[in-house]
Order: sequence, then structure tokens, then C-alpha cells
Amino acid sequence: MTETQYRVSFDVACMKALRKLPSKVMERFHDMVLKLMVDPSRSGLNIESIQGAQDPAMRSFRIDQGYRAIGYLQGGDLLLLHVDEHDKAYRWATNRTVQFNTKLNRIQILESATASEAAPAGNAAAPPERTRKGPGLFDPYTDLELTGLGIAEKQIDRIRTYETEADLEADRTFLDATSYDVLFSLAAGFSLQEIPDLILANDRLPTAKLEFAEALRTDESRQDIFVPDDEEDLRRFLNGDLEGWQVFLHPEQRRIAYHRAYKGPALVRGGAGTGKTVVAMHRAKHLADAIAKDAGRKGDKVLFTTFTSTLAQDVKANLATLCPEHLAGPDPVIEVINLDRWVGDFLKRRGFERNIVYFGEDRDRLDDIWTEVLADAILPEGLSDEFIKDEWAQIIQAKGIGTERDYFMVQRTGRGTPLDRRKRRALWTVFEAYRAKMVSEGLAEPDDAYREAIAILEKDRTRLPYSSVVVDETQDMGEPALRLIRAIVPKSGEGDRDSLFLVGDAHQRIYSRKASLLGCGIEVRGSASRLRLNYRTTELIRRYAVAVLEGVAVDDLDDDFDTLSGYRSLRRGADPIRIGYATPSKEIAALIDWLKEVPPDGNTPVSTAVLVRTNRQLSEIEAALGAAGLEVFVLRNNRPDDRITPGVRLATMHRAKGLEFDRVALALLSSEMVPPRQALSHAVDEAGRREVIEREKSLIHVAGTRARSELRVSWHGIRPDLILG
Ligand SMILES: Nc1ncnc2c1ncn2[C@@H]1O[C@H](COP(=O)(O)OP(=O)(O)OP(=O)(O)O)[C@@H](O)[C@H]1O
Repeated sequence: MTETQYRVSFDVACMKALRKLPSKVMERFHDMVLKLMVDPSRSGLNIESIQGAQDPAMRSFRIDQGYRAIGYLQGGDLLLLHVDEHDKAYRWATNRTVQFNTKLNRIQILESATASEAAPAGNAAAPPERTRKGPGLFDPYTDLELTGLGIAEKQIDRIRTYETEADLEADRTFLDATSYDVLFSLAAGFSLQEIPDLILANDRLPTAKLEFAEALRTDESRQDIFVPDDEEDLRRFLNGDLEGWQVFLHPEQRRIAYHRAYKGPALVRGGAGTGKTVVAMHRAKHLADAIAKDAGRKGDKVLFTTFTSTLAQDVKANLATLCPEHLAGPDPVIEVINLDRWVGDFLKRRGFERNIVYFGEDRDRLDDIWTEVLADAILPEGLSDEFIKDEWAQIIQAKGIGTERDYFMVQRTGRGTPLDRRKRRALWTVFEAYRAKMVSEGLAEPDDAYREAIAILEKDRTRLPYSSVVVDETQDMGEPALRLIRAIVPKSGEGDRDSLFLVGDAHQRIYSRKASLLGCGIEVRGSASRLRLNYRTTELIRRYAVAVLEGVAVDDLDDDFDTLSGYRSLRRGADPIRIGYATPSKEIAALIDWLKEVPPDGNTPVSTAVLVRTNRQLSEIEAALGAAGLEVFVLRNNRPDDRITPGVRLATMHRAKGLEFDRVALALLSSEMVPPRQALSHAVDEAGRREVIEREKSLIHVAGTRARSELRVSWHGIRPDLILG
């Protein structure tokens, strides 16, 4: 037989076992694995069959005198399964088998019940014995029903010992990720009929028997098996530089991110924490890999854009670890930047001289211009100043209305108060005056900047290098922003392939108004998918945050409605604390006690956040916590979280969007503040009021879903209805 290199892959349990080894042994293991992967002669390596093993493909690999690795060898593929001291490793290997589960479309490593009595199934070291006293969690289901869902027969006895979801959770490492998902979802109340659609990719099950090499690489197998692309990938993995999200994607995440090519724009929806950003980053890598591999595409780039600057910074740092080769150097293949900043830079290069106003002093100047213009205007009866400013922002600017004629024609969907032609004419005079003053003072609103950029691009986009744009937080991109994104990679027949990859969640819309993708020239058609597994929060926090949204009709970022059906987490956790106090000072005192209580078990204050509604409250809380001797780190626009500087994180709920912490307190809620009484009183009609309330619910939903393990919601005075959940 000619000697070849092995294609080495790792089961996740092998990595866990590796971490327990002395560092010297680990180093030798690394050398051995690299040799297996790159050295066809395998000189000096000692590979043995395992006498008496149930599975003849099991092999042992000598690491040093005392330690052995266990692998499964089929053709040129070597799947590393376990490492341990010599005798223990051999014992482990004798009664393990590697099988392809056709229902789950994945490789499973199972322990045989015959080799050790009452042996538990699973892919890790032997779990502790379990006995049962009360009714079982899965008693309602027959063995046949469970195996019908793909649960391996060898696992059934063990599964029958679980009495609660906590028992199942405690045994998680002894089940593969897909089986665990099936069981957790069943326990969480999904029906036998729902599970196949939810988890098992029935439509993608292979029709013919798979070779081992293919079985190893199904999206489901790769949920627990790492298959390095090359030596560099392997090195980074062995050094522990890769995190779970970089390696072990959910099958749905992998299928979406590594789809070979989308015919046109693709859209990924999914509730908070389902890994939309993770998928977007993997897609950017996939697109950049394709560019790097094709000599004819030299100079092509992927633009990764977000709504907020903080998320862009986060994504950039994460991409630099996922695919450093595409981020490095002065001219990287992937460019990461929030859209406002991209537009600002672009316009500056093209000679646009007006100052784009986001906030701060210039914003105040715009307010002054409004005051001047409105003071001079003759206005139709019953239309308040606030209504007129809203009309400007939500209709004229959002829809890019440039002429009186267009304003007469435009559909004002969502604006409660109707406006006849006479009123529109009067308002148009005001809008023209406002715009003229703004231009004469050298100022521009972001929507003007988008429009200006679109106009430039429509004339000439030859100098733009982007072949694809990846967009995160799509729900907060208003109409002008979406039109601009489309203009960056315009539709042109075959050229529309892989043009846009958008991810978002309309439940989390807290900035702009709804915009329809189709209405902005972005035709998603068949390329829309949904992620449903929340990797961040516990199930009970997730349920609370979803309940807050009760009554809010949510769009699908296009012209239809979205649902959160199938949205679930895989850790149950504890119910969020919801607690009210008579006064703000009592509330703050109790919050301080809660913050001081943090157990010294790794839940460091770096991963604890207090989120409040307004900047003013932020200052109040900062002062109060400081006075109580607590170290704090305030997240502000120009101060992103470095995750290192000690201190309880303080932020407004808006600022926390896209971030996550182990423990989160939503504090200083009150019936005046949630929703802000001022915003409600400014709303001119029922539609406006409804919008304020819905936006507020989304904000609480976003803030609540930042918590990984613990959520505390507190208020003072009368409990605000919106946070009931
Ligand atoms: N396959 C995975 N394996 C491990 N962790 C994952 C996986 N996918 C996502 N995560 C983790 O789950 C968390 C949420 O992921 P991400 O931020 O991408 O979700 P999202 O859908 O963009 O969330 P949101 O909409 O709430 O901002 C992150 O900590 C991420 O690392």
C-alpha cells in the first residue's frame, strides 16, 4: 500500500479529554497529529489495532510511554476520539463503536451496553451511574417513538433514568449535540410531529449509503466533529485559539453559511442569540475564500457592514480570529465598517462637502432650524410640530421624496393621521424651507448622505471593488440604507450571484422604521432561511423576553409577517427575577446588594451588566454604584467593551444591542419611563402611540436577551405593564 497523509478530524470529546492532559503530553500529542496530517511516511509513529475491540477500525496512537490517543481509521480518514493513560484509553476503546445514524444524518460514537453492565451511551468518558426514583421525563414516549426520532437504541436505557430537564442537562456531554437537541426540544413541549421539521433534516437525508469520508462531513456530524481545512487550521485548533462558534456550527448555520452560491440576495432571519452574526461572519469567510482561490478575481472585496459601530468593531475582532488571512494587511479582502461610517468616508472621497449630522452639537443646530422654519410657517390646523418632524423623518427622508409631486403620490402606510392634498402642499413648503436652510448651512442628515451616495453610484460604480456585501442588523437599516446597499452591488443578471447576504431580526428593531427589502430592489425570493436555536440565553430568559413582545406584529423584513416558531434554547436555567420597590433609592440599594452578591465562581463583574433606559439614568447609576464602592465600566459610543478592564458594565439598553453578558440587570424601570411618557404624549395619533409602545417592547426584548444565565428586572413605583412578560 502506498503511504498517504491522513485527513485528520477530531470529535469534540477528544478535545475535552485533551485539555486534562499534562502540558508536556499535550505538546507531544500536537506533534503526533501534525505528523499524521502532513508526513506520509509517519516515521516514528506507533499505530496499533486494538485487540478485542468491538469496532475493528479502532486504533491506538502512542503519544509517549504513558499516554495513548484513540482514533477511528477508515480509508484516508482518521477521526480522533479520545486520549488518556494507556490502560484507560484501551479500556475506553474496546467497547466503543462508531456508527452513522441515518435518521440524524450524522456520525455517533456509542458505548456498547454488553461490555459493561448498564453502560451509558455517549461519546465522552463514562458518565456517573444514574438511578431513578420517580416518574421519568420521557415516560410519555415509547422506545419506538424515541428511536423513530433518531435516538440510538443503545442510549435509551440511560435516557429513561432522567426525571427532570436538569438531569438531561447534566448528562449533556454524554450525548451528541443532535440527540440532545431532539430530547431537550421534546422535554420543552415540542411534539413528536414537530421535531422532525425542527431538527432532523429529513429532506436532506442521503438516499444512498455514505462513504465514511462523506458521513464525517455532513452538516450534522460537523456539529461535534472538527475537520481542519489545512495545517494552519489544525495548528490554531490545537493551540486552543478557536472558539466553539468558529468550529462547531449548528447544521443549519453551516448549511446557510457555506452554501456554495446563492443566485441573488440571501436573507437569514432568527431570534436573538441564534447566531446570525456568527453565520454572517462564516459567510464572509466563505466569500473571501472563493475570491482568494480565483486568480481572476484579484482585487475583489467583501464589504461586511452593520448598523451600529460597536457591532462592527466586535465583528472585525472576531473575523480576525476566524480568518486572519482575509483581514490582514493594508488592503484586506474583507472590509468591516458600519454603514454610516462607510457613507461618510465614501462621500468625502467623492468631494461631498456637507457635514453629516448624527448627534451632538450639529443635531442641536438642526433642531434650531426646525424652530425657525416652523415659526415662519402657516400650518394646517391640528398638526403639531412633532407630527411635522415625524412626517419629515418617516416619509420624506425615509422614502426619499424629492418633489412635491412625489409627496402627493406617496403611500403613508403606518401614519395614522390622513393628509389631503391641501395639507400636503402646506407641509411641502415647510419641508422645502427646512431642506434649503440645512443645505445652506452645510449640513446633511444621514438619509441625505445615503441618497447622495446612491446618486453617485448610479452614475459610476466602476471604482468600487465589492463583489458582495454582508449585512448584519438588517432590521435597523431603513429604506435609504437598503437602497444604498443594493446600489453598492447592483443587480445585473448573472452578476447578482452572491451579491447580498443579509441577516436580521425584526423583533429587535429599535431604530429605524420597517422597510421592505423588495421595495428597495432586494429580491430575496427562495433564498430566505431561519435560525431557531438560541445559543446565548437560557430557555426561561428566552421565554420571558419573547413574552414581553406579546401583541406586537412582527414583519419578516420583507412584505410578510414573521413568527418565532421553533425558537428555543438548550439550557433551562432559572426564571428571571422580577421585583419592584417603593422608591428609586430602595431599588438602587437592592441592586447594589445583588451586584455585591456575585459568587466568586468565574462570574466576574466583567460579565455583569446593568442596563438602563436613558443616559441620565446611566449617570445616576454610575454615581450610586461608585459611591457604594463598586468598580464600574460605562459603555459609551467611543468606549466599546474591552472585556478585560474590571468593573460592572453599565450601558443604556440601546447601547447593549448585539452584546452579551452572563448576568444582566434591567434597572430603574418605571411607568413614566417605559414607555417614556414624553414620547407617548408626542405621538399624534393612535398609530403613533402604538408604535411607541411596540418599539419599547422591542427594546426590553433586546435588553433581556443580552443575558446568558441570569436576568434581573427591577422597577420602582407602579409596575410598568410592558415588562410583565
Ligand atoms: N454554533 C455555535 N456554537 C457555539 N456558540 C455559538 C454558535 N452560534 C452562536 N454561538 C454563540 O451564541 C451567541 C449569540 O450569537 P450571535 O451574536 O451570532 O447571535 P445573533 O443571532 O446575532 O444575536 P442577536 O440578534 O441577539 O444580536 C454568541 O456568544 C455566539 O458566539
